[in-house]
Amino acid sequence: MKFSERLYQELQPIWRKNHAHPFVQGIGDGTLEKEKFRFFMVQDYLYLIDYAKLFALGAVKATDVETMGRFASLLNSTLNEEMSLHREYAKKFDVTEEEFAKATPSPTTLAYTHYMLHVGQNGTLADLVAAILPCMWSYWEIGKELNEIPGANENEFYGEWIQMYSSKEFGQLAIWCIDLLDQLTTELPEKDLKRLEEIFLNTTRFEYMFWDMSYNLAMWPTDE
Ligand SMILES: Cc1ncc(CO)c(N)n1
Repeated sequence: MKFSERLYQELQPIWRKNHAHPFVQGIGDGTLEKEKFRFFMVQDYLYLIDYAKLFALGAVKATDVETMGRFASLLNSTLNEEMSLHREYAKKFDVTEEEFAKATPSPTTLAYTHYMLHVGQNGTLADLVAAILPCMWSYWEIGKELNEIPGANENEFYGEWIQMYSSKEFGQLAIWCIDLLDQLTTELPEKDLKRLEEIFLNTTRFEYMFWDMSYNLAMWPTDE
């Protein structure tokens, strides 16, 4: 069995929780409160700034030019395609440039991005890929599932989000990342696979927490 298949099977219970989360369900049926999506968009923008840095680190850790090139294009598409969706959404939801510039990460955003950056900086290329894969893979799965709901991808507010993450282009990026992890793990002993599994599990858990934080508009409890 490919390593990615093993991860997929093992983590299904958490992935099902992601899909069932009221935030995700609310994007699908269009009932999600705008305030929650707005909060999510701002935090996700901050998240993507650090996430993009992981692709740059991937290029540094890659050992062949083809892989370097792939990471470079992932970096480019995150900064110039995925984040332009956020910038468009910002207009739609009246988030000013100043608000974006002044935004600070919530505890969950900070913990999630810093965990990934820590793994990316200190680990192997396989560690880095294990850390970044749940983000891409789970959004693609969610996008595809929500895209099946009649009318969901035409919703005035959430339709474009669904279109972006269910798109063939986004799917291809996820597939490339899945294949890379499989390639990097074919020869690895179980001890290393266990470590990678733990990393993948942690960022999968953070994905759930990110939905939950957005749903609850959760900033620092000490600021309240
Ligand atoms: C939190 C989070 N996970 C995954 C993605 C997909 O890139 C995203 N934009 N944000």
